Amino acid sequence: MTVSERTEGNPIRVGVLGARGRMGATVCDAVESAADTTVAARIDAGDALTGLLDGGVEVVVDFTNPDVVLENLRFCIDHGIHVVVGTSGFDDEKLATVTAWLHDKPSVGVLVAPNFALGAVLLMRFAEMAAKFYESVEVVELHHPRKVDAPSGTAAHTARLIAQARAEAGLGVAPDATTSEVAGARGARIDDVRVHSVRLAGLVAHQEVLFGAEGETLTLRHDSLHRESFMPGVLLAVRQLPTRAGLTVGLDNLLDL
Ligand SMILES: NC(=O)C1=CN([C@@H]2O[C@H](COP(=O)(O)OP(=O)(O)OC[C@H]3O[C@@H](n4cnc5c(N)ncnc54)[C@H](OP(=O)(O)O)[C@@H]3O)[C@@H](O)[C@H]2O)C=CC1
Ligand SMILES: O=C(O)C1=N[C@H](C(=O)O)C[C@H](O)C1
Repeated sequence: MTVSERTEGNPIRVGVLGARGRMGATVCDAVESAADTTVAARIDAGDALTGLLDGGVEVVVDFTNPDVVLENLRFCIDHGIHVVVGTSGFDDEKLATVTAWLHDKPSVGVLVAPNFALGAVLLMRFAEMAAKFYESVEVVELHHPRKVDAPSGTAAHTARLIAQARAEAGLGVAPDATTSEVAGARGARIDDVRVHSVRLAGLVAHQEVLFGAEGETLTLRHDSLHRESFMPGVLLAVRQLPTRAGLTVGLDNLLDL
């Protein structure tokens, strides 16, 4: 069943990719708990994507890994299924690929959201606002040690937003006199913004953005203390995608910010 055929009032039929993973399992519980959504397919590594078709899935939620997410997106778009993507690792090149695929399927909606937690979305917006006022800025992301990618997608996205705001304000590279460095000590550079990754047992998902100017600093910090923090954002996206065609990047576009 495609969305155009869906009956108003029936729960939205959701397929979860990565259903046995940390996020996927939490999404299954959240979707089943909501009155207006139902899990129609649970797919994990090794399962055929055709299970989505068998289950009559209208909206897919993908929390898998950066190596497989594009393949999943291709299948869904080709079959007219909307996709909420939480999986990290999206850069401009991957987004351009998705845009090209959507060109042939103009009624399909795809949302790629680096972070579904409200506070993380607000932090990114606040960081973008503050960026032009400070000569120095660095991003620190802190996560559980089972995370496979570094830096986090959220940190990479935040760094790009900050870099764009700095460029628009005519700011150059932040001051840094380092001439001797143990590799990695100054973090990764994303669009000339330094990003540092911490992996620590006990953590879930956390980020700080540190700004500095003469005589003052500003620190923005967000903490996801458990994975339920992402669920209101995921459900909001599931509900909105059936009427939101094309590619949307960032949950902020679905909020009244
Ligand atoms: N946007 C956001 O708000 C958030 C994004 N994330 C991102 O979501 C992703 C998943 O995170 P997390 O749940 O912690 O990771 P997990 O490793 O716990 O879960 C990923 C799951 O996907 C499975 N998988 C692998 N390949 C496929 C495939 N081709 N089809 C279906 N399932 C597959 C994995 O199986 P197997 O283990 O056997 O490989 C695993 O069960 C990461 O990229 C993470 O950064 C996480 C939290 C919030
Ligand atoms: O792997 C995680 O856990 C998270 N991944 C996302 C990212 O890479 O930004 C979102 C959040 O930080 C949790």
